[in-house]
Amino acid sequence: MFTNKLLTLVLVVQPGRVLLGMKKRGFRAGKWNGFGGKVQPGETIEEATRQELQEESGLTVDALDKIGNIKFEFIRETELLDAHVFRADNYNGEPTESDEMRPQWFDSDKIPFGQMWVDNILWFPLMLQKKKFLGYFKFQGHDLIIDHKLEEVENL
Ligand SMILES: CSc1nc2ncnc(N)c2[nH]1
Repeated sequence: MFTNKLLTLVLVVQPGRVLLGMKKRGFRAGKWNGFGGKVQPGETIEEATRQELQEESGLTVDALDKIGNIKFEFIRETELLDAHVFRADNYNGEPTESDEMRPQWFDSDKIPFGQMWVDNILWFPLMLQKKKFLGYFKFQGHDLIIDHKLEEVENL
């Protein structure tokens, strides 16, 4: 029996570069990732996405493009992570370090995949090409994908 944990994830993209954050503490610290977190009861996924982005990076965005949904399963764990992935091509404010995250711009051809969750290298190219996708990744531990599906879709 799985429980489903709704997560948000947003990648702020500018021509030739992507804003990532180094998670400094707490849930899944020590990796570069997009900005995001849990969806609280009574919050829409989009509200939670905006809230987490602002808290973690200091940025607000006008348009959020929904580009993906990825489900993560970890063997011997009963919690499925259900990540709703967004892309933002415009933002307001300046990236600001928070207690949670240290933001940094990376050239799109120099994404630090070695310090990210190993699934990112598989779906980042779709995100960078603005392609919509559905993903499923089954992990053994935190570094080994033992099964996965990734498909481009027309609509989410
Ligand atoms: C937002 S927290 C998070 N956990 C993850 N596990 C596996 N792959 C990811 N991309 C993950 N992100």
